[in-house]
Amino acid sequence: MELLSACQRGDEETLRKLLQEGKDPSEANGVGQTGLHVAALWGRPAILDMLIKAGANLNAANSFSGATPLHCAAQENERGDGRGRIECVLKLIAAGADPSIRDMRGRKPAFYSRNADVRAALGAPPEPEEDEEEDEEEEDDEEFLPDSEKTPVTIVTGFLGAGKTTLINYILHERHGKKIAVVENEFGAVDIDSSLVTANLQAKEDVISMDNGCVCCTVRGDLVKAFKSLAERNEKYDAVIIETTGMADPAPVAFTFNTQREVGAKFRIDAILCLVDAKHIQQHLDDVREAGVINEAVNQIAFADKILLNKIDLVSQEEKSTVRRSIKSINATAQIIETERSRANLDLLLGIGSFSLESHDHDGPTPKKPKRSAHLSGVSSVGVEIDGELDEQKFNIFMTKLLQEKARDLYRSKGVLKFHGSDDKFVFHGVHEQIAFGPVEDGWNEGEKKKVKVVFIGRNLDKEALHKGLEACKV
Ligand SMILES: Nc1nc2c(ncn2[C@@H]2O[C@H](COP(=O)(O)OP(=O)(O)OP(=O)(O)O)[C@@H](O)[C@H]2O)c(=O)[nH]1
Repeated sequence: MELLSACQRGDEETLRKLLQEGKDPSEANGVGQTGLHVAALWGRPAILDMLIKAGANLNAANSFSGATPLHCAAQENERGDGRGRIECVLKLIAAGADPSIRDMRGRKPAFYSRNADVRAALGAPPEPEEDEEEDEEEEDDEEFLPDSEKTPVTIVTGFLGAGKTTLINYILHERHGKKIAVVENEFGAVDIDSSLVTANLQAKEDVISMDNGCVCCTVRGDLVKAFKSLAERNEKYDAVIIETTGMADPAPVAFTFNTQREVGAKFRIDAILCLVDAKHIQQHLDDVREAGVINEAVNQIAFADKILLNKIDLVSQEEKSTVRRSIKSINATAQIIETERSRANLDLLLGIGSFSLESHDHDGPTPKKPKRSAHLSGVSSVGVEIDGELDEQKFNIFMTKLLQEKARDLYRSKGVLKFHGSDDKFVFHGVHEQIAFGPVEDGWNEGEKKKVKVVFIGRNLDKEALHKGLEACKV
């Protein structure tokens, strides 16, 4: 995405060269973000001019939030050049961009601005009308259930033969008093590099996302259909399970919950569960692949929130310990539950809220020091604990840069944050480049030490750089 990067940097020379070479000025990345979106977000009017002249699509909506370049330009935030953004609004309007287009939340560009000049250019009154915001929010509230009322969705992954079908059968046939729907799917053909999601973005939450997005996010049309039909039924499910055979990266599935209004309004990703065959997993983990070829077994463990260490009847105590160590060296934070024939207390597996800011597992284990022994595949966990407070602005810049450089390799990230000037307890959790981030309602527990704890799980992570980078975010 050379064009998008040039737009973000404000690099006119490179952009000119790319356009002369015949690059499409409307070129979009995997989440539909175009050069105009990026130039508008970063307040780069000169870049915007060049793209407009080259005939870029003025009203392109991204697939992440439905935002057009005008939505991006109208946004008020700390990033880039604020004056430049205002100029971009004026230029877009002069060029014919449509200010009446609504994003996925039903909001027009003017909703995002309190600047009278910007609002005038967008054809809105200088002050937001009393009901402008309320209307929008009511509309939202109507469609988007609160997090706690959404049906939790568990993504079940696991290598061939690990016991996924056995788990599903157990869940469907056992009398556990829960009403559970299962969505079975063959995801073998999913692009393993596709990227991610977060479940529920309420007003108080924020998303840190690369401005030029991820190059390969994919919405699963088949999944959208399945969830629409579930939503249309007059049944209230306690949980939905998606079985994802052969898939190394659950990101495209999770992505669907974030970008598809019909799905995300009523359902939320609860957790990623990985079935592991205790007898055979080690050989799969140690299976050396050519450079660039993904080891699915390693990836599945890296993405998981919980691991069902199954077929425990087939291994000795010693073998079990070896496997547990291997799993921990890849993913230090996922809880391991030992099972036989995939039988486990469902309360431990479903509705655990690993992706929810409301019920985040705040005190999950955080590896205190960077682990020295990364797995052969280069996939490992890095935990960072910091005494002290972070500067929110510095942290945002650090994360934005990290995600721009490492989104593909950063599978999961989770953390508890303490910012200077706020007594709130912030949590974040993410898959690849998209991160849900916000304060938790119940705040810090009594007696809990208010410190920063962050875990990154991914490939070839630079532990020292992560430590230093986060340390540098301290006030
Ligand atoms: N000994 C033993 N066998 C098990 C256990 N759990 C599952 N199995 C057997 O392992 C085999 C594979 O289990 P499945 O549930 O079909 O595995 P799967 O993950 O759905 O396999 P795919 O659909 O091929 O990916 C079956 O023959 C199961 O009966 C267990 O805990 N112990």
